[in-house]
Amino acid sequence: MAAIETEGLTRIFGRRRVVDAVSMCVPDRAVYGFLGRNGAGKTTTMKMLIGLLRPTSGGARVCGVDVVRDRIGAARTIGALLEAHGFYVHLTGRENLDLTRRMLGLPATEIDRVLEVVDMLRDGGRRVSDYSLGMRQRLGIARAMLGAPPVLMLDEPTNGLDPDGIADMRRFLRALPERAGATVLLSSHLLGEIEQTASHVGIIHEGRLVLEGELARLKAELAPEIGLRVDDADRARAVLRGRDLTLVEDAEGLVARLRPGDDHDIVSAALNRDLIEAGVSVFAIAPRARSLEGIYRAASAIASHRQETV
Ligand SMILES: Nc1ncnc2c1ncn2[C@@H]1O[C@H](COP(=O)(O)OP(=O)(O)OP(=O)(O)O)[C@@H](O)[C@H]1O
Repeated sequence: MAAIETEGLTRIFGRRRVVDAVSMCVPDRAVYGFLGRNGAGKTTTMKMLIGLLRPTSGGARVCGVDVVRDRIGAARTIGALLEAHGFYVHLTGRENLDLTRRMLGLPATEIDRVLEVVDMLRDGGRRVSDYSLGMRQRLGIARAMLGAPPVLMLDEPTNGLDPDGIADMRRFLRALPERAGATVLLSSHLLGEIEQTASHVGIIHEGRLVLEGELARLKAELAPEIGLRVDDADRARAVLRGRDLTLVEDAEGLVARLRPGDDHDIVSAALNRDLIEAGVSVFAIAPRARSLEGIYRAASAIASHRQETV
């Protein structure tokens, strides 16, 4: 069973479809990167999943529980870290966790358990006002884990962290499904972030889910690219016109986009030969790493095009 499944999930504010017929599937024990620009509809989707907002239409199940029919039951399966922490900074981390623990009626042993998962057993006795932002984030995740909910929902968990804090958080998040025995839904507007942490990705663009799948598979399906640095880009373009590829130019030089399934070694050798025979000097020619950036650009471009033509 999928940890989260939505079907045609829609939320309209005024006349705007902020979340528009989203059908997503988050597999059990995945780190699912929910990716989209600011305002794309991530938070609104997550609020519907935890029962803070009612869908206008469509529905969702979290661990098999219907969020419309059983809002409280569904919310119980999710531990959430939303943007505002709401910690009492004059209290210790442990005391803050204890407030929530009592509210949920959980045994005292829960505190040590969650502090251990976030590697903060030693810091639990310090006041939250002395914590770094990264520690506060981890304390927030610890709080979300109280009662061991099978799904953790984290809204932009690296927001505001410094580069070291971000690297730590990424390592921590990658290991989280195993450490906490949970599925992790992680929202972000940063591609690099998702690329380095998630096993699965869903891209939301203007309220619509434009792409979803296992990250490794999506990358493998992406058309291979070859980067080229030459002395005369115009001439190189002329030489390579007529070949079955798309040529674009970016800050690093020319990029030849091949068809999915093309072997870039074979194509690189052929391009190199053609260019040299035509008198173009080739300074560098090499396959480019396939990145989520490429998937994201392609998916957003297709979605925008679709909207324009509707
Ligand atoms: N209660 C509301 N009433 C009207 N509009 C809303 C409401 N909540 C959100 N919106 C609008 O819906 C759009 C999507 O917001 P949402 O917070 O879901 O986006 P997001 O992808 O999470 O972006 P961010 O990363 O900025 O939080 C925004 O344009 C926002 O202004």
